Amino acid sequence: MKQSALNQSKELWADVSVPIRNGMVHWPGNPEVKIVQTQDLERGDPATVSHLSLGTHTGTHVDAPAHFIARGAGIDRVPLERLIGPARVLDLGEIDRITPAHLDPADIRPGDRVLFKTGNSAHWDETQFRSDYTYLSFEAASHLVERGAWTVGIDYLSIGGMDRGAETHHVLLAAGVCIIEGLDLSRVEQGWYDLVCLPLRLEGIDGSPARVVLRGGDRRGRRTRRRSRSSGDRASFCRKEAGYGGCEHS
Ligand SMILES: Nc1ccccc1C(=O)C[C@H](N)C(=O)O
Repeated sequence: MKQSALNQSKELWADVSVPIRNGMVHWPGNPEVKIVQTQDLERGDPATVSHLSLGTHTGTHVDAPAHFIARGAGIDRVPLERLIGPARVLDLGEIDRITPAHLDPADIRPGDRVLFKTGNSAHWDETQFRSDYTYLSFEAASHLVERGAWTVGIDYLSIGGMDRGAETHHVLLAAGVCIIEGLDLSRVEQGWYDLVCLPLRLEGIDGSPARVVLRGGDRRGRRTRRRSRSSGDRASFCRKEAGYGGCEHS
């Protein structure tokens, strides 16, 4: 009885996106979230409707190539198969930055979707921006590109650091590696999951907030991963054209 309850809970989807609300933390210089009710049942309006204003890199979001590459692809052209499928959460704990040495034991393979859980995930209740967040070093980003990773996720507002962050973004986006930022992985353990990440279909735009959910289970992830390995060839095809030029998905 206990065992079946455990198995059942592995089938549930965990929401690893952060709530979007007024006053939430945002990247310095980016727009803050403003949500205002323009119609309100309480005031006698026929329905409640809100005006929403926010930056494209608010909370949990996906970066498009256009974020760091001039004339790069917009978020509407990021192939959905990068954002939906088996993914692994790697728990790296409290470290300053992710280096190639952290990635070596992970044995990254072509087509992998890797989400980094770090000490960052413990700080989502804070409203002040933290500049000392854990990030992916340029060298580690290059390692992921060399290994043919499809997707990389991180649990704070940037994949790169405050100083060389642009380089980290550039090496990933130019190779067609998809970047998910602002994940809250505090309630998720290291392991294999099914990932669903859906940014809005904003035409030609540099990024978009996304709802990101994970469904757990080691066995499930490994099984699906083996089956999907053959699509690695398609990954390298897509990567030939920076910004997914060679990849039709709709
Ligand atoms: N590291 C940087 C350095 C320079 C300019 C922007 C960044 C960003 O990380 C942008 C933003 N946080 C993003 O969503 O990608």
